[in-house]
This record gives sequence, structure tokens and C-alpha cells, in this order.
Amino acid sequence: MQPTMRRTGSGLDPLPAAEQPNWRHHPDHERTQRRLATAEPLVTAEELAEVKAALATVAEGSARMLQAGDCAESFGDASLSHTAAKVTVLNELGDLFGKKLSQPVVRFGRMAGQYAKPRSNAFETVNGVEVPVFRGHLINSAEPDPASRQHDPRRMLWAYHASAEVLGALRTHWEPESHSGPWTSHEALVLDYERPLVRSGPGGDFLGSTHFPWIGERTRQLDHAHVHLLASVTNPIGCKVGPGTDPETALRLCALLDPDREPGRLTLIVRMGGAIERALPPVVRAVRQAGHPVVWLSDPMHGNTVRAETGQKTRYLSDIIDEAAAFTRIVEEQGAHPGGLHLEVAAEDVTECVGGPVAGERQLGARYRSLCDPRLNPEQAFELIDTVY
Ligand SMILES: O=C[C@H](O)[C@H](O)COP(=O)(O)O
Ligand SMILES: C=C(OP(=O)(O)O)C(=O)O
Ligand SMILES: [Mn+2]
Repeated sequence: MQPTMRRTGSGLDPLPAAEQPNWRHHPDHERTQRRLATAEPLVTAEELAEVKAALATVAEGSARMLQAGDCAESFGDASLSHTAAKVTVLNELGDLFGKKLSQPVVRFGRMAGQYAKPRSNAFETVNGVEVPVFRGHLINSAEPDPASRQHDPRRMLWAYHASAEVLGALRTHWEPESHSGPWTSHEALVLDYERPLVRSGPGGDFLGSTHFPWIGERTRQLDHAHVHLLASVTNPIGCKVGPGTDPETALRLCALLDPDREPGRLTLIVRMGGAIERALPPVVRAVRQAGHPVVWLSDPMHGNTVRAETGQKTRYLSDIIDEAAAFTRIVEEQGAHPGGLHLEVAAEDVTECVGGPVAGERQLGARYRSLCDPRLNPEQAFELIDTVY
């Protein structure tokens, strides 16, 4: 596949892209690209129109959005039973959310494709051995040995098949009339995977890998390939906005990603941590004044990650509650609609975040199972929604 190209005065230039796997030398790289390019898209243009219409109701203020699931999905969890357990938690959280706010809730799983992770460091030391860091099952294995951590492009095909399996299980839970989904979503990170899955539809090209792709905080550079790829497809899309997002950057992102000011097209996923009081008001004000009918979504997880005394990554439920509450207040103060929540939550009773049933950092070891970031367990997620709304 060609890299994303941009026409400039001197011809076509490939755009830079952060966080990409190092696997172009692999003998199977070309073959996997060809296989993906001829594979069935996982979603249809009709479904995307339906999702966009549902998100338009969130943007206009008559519904809410809940997006939740693992930080990193596991290939080992693609079965019907794992998927059913996740959907049950997502729906129960969505039902509580809707009941507290007296509005319908459009539901998205971080599911059926959430297999690739951007990372802070390229290497980590495990038991005294330096190994490449785990980047999601689409790229390498979580096993901490040098061979398993090599980037393997065949994993793109395994990710496609695991996504198809999860999606098949999800479709058995759909209630099309109620707009309740849950629809699929993942971070569109690995360009070698996403680009071959672009298909043409009646309204233009669409990304066939998921209903709702989003751009991560580490890959939302205005002149890089991720923003331009998602600008070129018609899916409803998300973009993370972190503490360093100034109003001018937000406006440029909106201009690229939502040039037609289309309700339901763009969701801004706010993940600012303690900086939210300072950073969010001018961003909401500017985007509103520019007339972009975005969905405002709070991700109160990613700005609140800390290192526990035990060495594990964790998050405090109290910090998560504080950010979600501040988000609602600030967005309403600016005259906009707080569209909803983006959570990392497990279907199981894990002990990865502190708060509620996990009394302190010393309890984290009991059932810490995340492949990447610490997730809320269901009880903590219910407490969050019950407290904030
Ligand atoms: O999920 C988000 C990122 O991939 C994650 O927070 C990165 O974690 P790291 O800082 O441990 O690399
Ligand atoms: C990578 C993630 O978040 P962010 O891009 O906001 O850091 C994520 O949602 O897992
Ligand atoms: Mn995460």
C-alpha cells in the first residue's frame, strides 16, 4: 500500500505518522496488505449512516453517548461468551446513565478492533531483560520475551478475524429500532491495517474496520497521516483532545475533520486530567463560535494515570469522578451539551483502579489483568455514573 499522500507544490509527499510498527522488512508484509485490501469490510455504509444519525441526536442535546471497554482487547477474548459479558456490562452502565439523565444513550464498545496501542516508551525491562514494549495484539504478543515482542504483520490478519468474530457476537445483541447498538469503535492507529480497509460507498469512501474510529492523543498532529486518513472517510469519527490542546489547534482539527459542520460527524474526546479547568473552557467556546456541531465526550481516564507504590499503573476513582464532573459543569457553562462518557472498564471484577471496593494500592495485585491501562471494574463504573450524574 502507498502511504497517505498529500499534494504539495512539489508533487505528492507521504505524510509522517507516529507510533507505527516496525515490520516493513517482514517477508509477509506485502501479502497481508493485499489480503486486507480484498477482505469484506466489517461494517456497512448503511450502518455508518445510522450511527451518524444517532450521534447527531447527541450533538443536538437530546441523547447521550457511552463508549466503554478494554484499553487493549485480547485475541483470547474474541469468543461469544466474553463478548456477551462485555455487552451486558456496557448495557447495564448505559441503562443507568440513561435513567439518571432521562435521555436515550447511544452505546459503543471499545471492541471488535481495539488491538493496537501507542506507548510512551519503545522498550521496557522485564526481569532484568530489555524487550520491546507490548503494542497490542495487532502488533506483537504480550509475552515479555524478545522474540514474542517482535512486530509481526501477520497479526493484522488475526486482528481482522478476531474483530469479525467479536462483531458477529455483537450483532446478535443489536436492537436496531432503539438505536442502542452497541456499535464498534477503536483507535485507528496502525495505518498498514486501516488503509487497505478503506472502501468506497454511496456517499464516499468509508473505513471498513469499524463504525467509529478515533484518533489518539499521540497521533493527532495536524500535518500527519492519521488526521488526513480520517478526514478522507465518511464514518462518524472521534479525536482525543488532551491538556495541551489550545483553541487554535482545536479549530484546525475541526476544520480538517468536520469541514461541512455535519451533526454526528465529529466527537471531541476530552482527556485533560487536572488541566481541564484551565484548558477546556476556551476550547469549547472556540468550537461553538466556529459552528461545529461536535459531540463533547469526557474521557476521565487517560489524564489521570499514576504509578502506584507497587509499580503498577493505576487510576484513582476519585480523580476520575472529579474530571467527569468538571467536564459536565464546564461544557454546560459554555452553553454546550455534555454528550457523555468514554471509559476503560472491564467486564470482570478486576483490581486495577483504586476506589470503591479496591480500598488502596496494596489491593491492586489481587486481580490486575489489563494488557495495558488500568480499567474500572463494573462496581467502580456504576459508582462513577451514580455519583456524577
Ligand atoms: O491507552 C493509552 C496508551 O496506550 C497508554 O496510556 C500508554 O501507556 P504507557 O504510558 O504505559 O505507554
Ligand atoms: C491511547 C488512548 O488514549 P489517549 O490517546 O487519549 O492517550 C486510549 O484511549 O487507550
Ligand atoms: Mn488506554
